[in-house]
Amino acid sequence: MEETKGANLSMSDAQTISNDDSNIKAICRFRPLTGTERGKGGSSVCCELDTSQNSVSINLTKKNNKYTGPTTFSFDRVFDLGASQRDIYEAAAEPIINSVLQGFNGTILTYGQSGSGKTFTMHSSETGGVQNQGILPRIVSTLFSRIENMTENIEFSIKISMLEIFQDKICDLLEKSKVDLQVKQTSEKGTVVENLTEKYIGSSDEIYDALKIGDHLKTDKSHVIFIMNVDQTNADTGSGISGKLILADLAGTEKNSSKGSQGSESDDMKGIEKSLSILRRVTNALAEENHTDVPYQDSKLTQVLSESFGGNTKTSVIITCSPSPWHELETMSSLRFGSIARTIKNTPKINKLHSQTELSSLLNAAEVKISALDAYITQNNLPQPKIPPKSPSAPALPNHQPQSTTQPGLSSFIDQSPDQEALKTLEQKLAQQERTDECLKTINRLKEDIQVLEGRIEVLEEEKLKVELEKEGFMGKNSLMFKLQGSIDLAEERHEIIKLQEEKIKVKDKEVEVFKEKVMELMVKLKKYENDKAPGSDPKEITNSSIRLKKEIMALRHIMNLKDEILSKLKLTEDLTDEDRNKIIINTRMLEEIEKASSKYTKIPTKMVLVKETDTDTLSLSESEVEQIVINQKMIHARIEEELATKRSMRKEIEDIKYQDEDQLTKEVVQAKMNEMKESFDKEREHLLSDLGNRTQKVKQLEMELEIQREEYKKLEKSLTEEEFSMKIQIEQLQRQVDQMNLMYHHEVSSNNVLKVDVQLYEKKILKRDQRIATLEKSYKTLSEQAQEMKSELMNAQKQMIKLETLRRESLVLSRIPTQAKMIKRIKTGVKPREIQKDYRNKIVERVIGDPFNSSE
Ligand SMILES: Nc1ncnc2c1ncn2[C@@H]1O[C@H](COP(=O)(O)OP(=O)(O)OP(=O)(O)O)[C@@H](O)[C@H]1O
Repeated sequence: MEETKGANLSMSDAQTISNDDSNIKAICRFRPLTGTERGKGGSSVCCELDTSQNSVSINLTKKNNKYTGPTTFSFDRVFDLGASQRDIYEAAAEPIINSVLQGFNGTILTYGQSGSGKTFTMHSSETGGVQNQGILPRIVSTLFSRIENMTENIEFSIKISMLEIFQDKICDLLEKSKVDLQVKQTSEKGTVVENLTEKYIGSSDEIYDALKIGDHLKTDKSHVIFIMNVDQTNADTGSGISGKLILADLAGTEKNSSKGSQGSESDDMKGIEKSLSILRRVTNALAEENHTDVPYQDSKLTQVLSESFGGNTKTSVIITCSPSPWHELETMSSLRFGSIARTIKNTPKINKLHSQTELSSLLNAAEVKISALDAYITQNNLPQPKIPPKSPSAPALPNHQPQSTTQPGLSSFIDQSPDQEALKTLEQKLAQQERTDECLKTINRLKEDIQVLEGRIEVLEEEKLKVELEKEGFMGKNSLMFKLQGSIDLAEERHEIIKLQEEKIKVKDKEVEVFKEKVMELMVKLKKYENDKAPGSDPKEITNSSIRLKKEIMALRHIMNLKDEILSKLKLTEDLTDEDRNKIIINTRMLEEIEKASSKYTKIPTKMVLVKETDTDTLSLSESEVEQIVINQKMIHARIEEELATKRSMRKEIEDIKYQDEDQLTKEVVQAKMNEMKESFDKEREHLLSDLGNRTQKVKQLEMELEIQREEYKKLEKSLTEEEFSMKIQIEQLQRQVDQMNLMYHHEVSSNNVLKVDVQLYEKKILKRDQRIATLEKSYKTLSEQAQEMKSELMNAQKQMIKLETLRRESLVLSRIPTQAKMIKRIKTGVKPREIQKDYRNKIVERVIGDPFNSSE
């Protein structure tokens, strides 16, 4: 019966209802037939969809022939089996998320039997590809793309919650330990689920992570509700808007009996059916024109959705249906629910968030009102009434006008008329005074609240200042760090230059080593020459050798000077290694020894043995030097010959002296002397001759070797073609380039290392900065939460002020009511009006002056 009535109602009303913007929108969606449904009934369907007229006609089968003829339901949009997820989103969800971003509350709800596609429509995630995404993921991506395109001065704060209603108990899906939560109505936030977890989110991924949508998808035994609060604040003005979005995926609507369930399952189904039936009752009640009692409180589902049906929300209801004739009854029921829901008018309004300046101006206005109210109360503080004894000749209640222009006192009423009407007026006045007292109390309380709030605002301002100061300090530290980094870079550059110069020193060291070896050889030679010194040496040769040695010493000294110069330039002495220092000391000593030796050498007597170069030296001597050696050798030869001739002439002279001066010198002494001299000369001559023979041989050998070397070199040069020759030059050039490249490479490697260190340093800096930002963001979040709380408290205060103002106005109106004004009668069932009046009058008088009527009666 009920269903027939409902069906008729929607059929007739559907054509006439003008569905304006505040009405709930109802969208109907049919899914394709499933395999099982095809198996049961082929491709036959129970409905006729008219997508152009947005209506659905359902023709029940004969089995249920109490429903005669087709029944037609109208919707805001009807989607056939081929409708895409995008179509549904654009029709049902996009206008809602747009409204939420404009500061309205919005609700999207899916309603239908199990398996009709509620979850598919609402939650379906990316698993089936982007085109299969349901409403929730599409809303999330729309929201974040809108946020991206917003102007920079708009700040968003997004909070989400998710709950499940199972067997009329609310469970928190973000914190599963929270079960059986209660719903509360608040003046500032509307319907609120107490203690429900709210999670702040900053990206779409965070939403998916928080909800783990795949895990929390509902079963067909529970209702799942997703709540998202989107707050927007204009950073320039501080004012903003706040929108709440509710996505409700309800449990399947099939009746207990149709499932054939048992035991606890049956209880679950009963729970679901009960909550859905209360939802239907709520919609039915709201659909009536002058509805009074809406049973929101009868279930948790309707409590949570109380604002979505008939409240401050823009709501879209999506009716999901199966086209199969096997589900025609459930489909019919769902269609009916949708068509009734769309007749409900909601009262959506933008939820404004006031800025601090707005709030303080509101506070100022409130304070002005409070002081005006104070003044009014002081001005109208009525004197305690004194009721005189009842006079029997008291006149009937006149059309009394107060004498004074001020508010009439109670005594004047009582004096003039002790009858019922006067008593009622008295009662009125007393009530007014009570209200005034209460007003005063509330005002005081509000004043205290305002003071507390002002204190908190000050604390917040201080904290804000602290954060600003910290930020400035942080910026200062940053610039200091950049300066330090600059000096570190400079130091590193210097270090690099020092390294390069050290390398140069090492190269020079090697050169010194080579020279040192040469010097050692020369010293050996010098010592040998000293030992071999003998008459007949060639002074010219000695001078030549000395000059050569001096040249080498000069070169060595020059190198040493260079090295000293570099060292002094770099002031690196303290940075040198011990090895380097030892080398320098050894080289200096060597130089000194060479100098000593050279000075000695220059002092060698002119008659010294001929200098011949050693074979190793010869190999490294130039051609001119070799020729010089040969000439020298010849000269030495000639000198030796000269020496021998001198000796012969000396012998001749001695023999002459022997014959001429026999008397002066004894023959024996002369003979001895002669023999002695002869022996020594002979020995010396033999020694010189053998040495000369050796040296001549060596020179010859060396000459031969030199000749061989020369020939080989010439051969080699001759064997080179022009190309090879140019290649040789090129190779030499390339070798030089490679050396340069090597140097550059080393330079690059070292600068790369410096860069790596830089990168690490900057990474550390970024990490520290990120941490700092996170801390600042955290404190900003806390501050904004506190600000939000304060705002809501201020809103509350404001509302209370408005209430007070209303009360004040009421009291003002009441105080001006003339004595003959008609009073509204309250009728108590089971008590006569007269008795009530008497009884009530007694009570009032008792409260004012004791019980004066008792004595008179
Ligand atoms: N419009 C559609 N197009 C294609 N497949 C669909 C459509 N609607 C639903 N389905 C498929 O039908 C099956 C049941 O859908 P779904 O689970 O969404 O139903 P439900 O109404 O949410 O059921 P429950 O009462 O269990 O919550 C799923 O496999 C889903 O993919």
